[in-house]
Amino acid sequence: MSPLTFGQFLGVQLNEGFPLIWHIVLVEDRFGRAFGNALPRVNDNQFVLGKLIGSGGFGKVYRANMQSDASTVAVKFLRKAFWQNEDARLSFVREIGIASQIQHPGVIRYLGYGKSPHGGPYVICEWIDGCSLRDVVIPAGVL
Ligand SMILES: Nc1ncnc2c1ncn2[C@@H]1O[C@H](COP(=O)(O)OP(=O)(O)OP(=O)(O)O)[C@@H](O)[C@H]1O
Repeated sequence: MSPLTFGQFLGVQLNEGFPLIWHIVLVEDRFGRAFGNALPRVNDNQFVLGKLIGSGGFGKVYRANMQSDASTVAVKFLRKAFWQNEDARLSFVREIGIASQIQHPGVIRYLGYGKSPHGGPYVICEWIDGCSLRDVVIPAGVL
């Protein structure tokens, strides 16, 4: 049997139930390379969480520092409200699976993933010291 891809593996981590694992295998078949590249697993004791930076539809984003080299990263946790929601978990997995394969200076690099002691999945990505698009667009008056 071939090794689990990232999407499959995270599906196992997130769900621990057969139907979702099977669903993700099917999703991978359909989208081909969508989950092709594995990200490393990063345990929560490998970084120190800092302050909450922001939140989006699916998750909350914290600033954090890696224990290994003190580099600053962003850690995005799936909202607790979605832990039991299969569609939300799949969207989270899909977003990470696809985005982690894009290598472009304009796209955030995903560095790893894990599962918090409380059971929620998270993804670690490079820290971007920027501002929101709103801060750029509103002063300029145009998009
Ligand atoms: N890599 C990062 N570096 C620095 N800040 C970040 C990073 N990722 C997210 N943030 C901050 O956290 C906020 C929320 O990010 P998030 O990715 O959850 O937003 P979103 O794309 O609107 O969410 P979703 O995809 O869940 O709808 C962002 O608006 C930004 O301020």
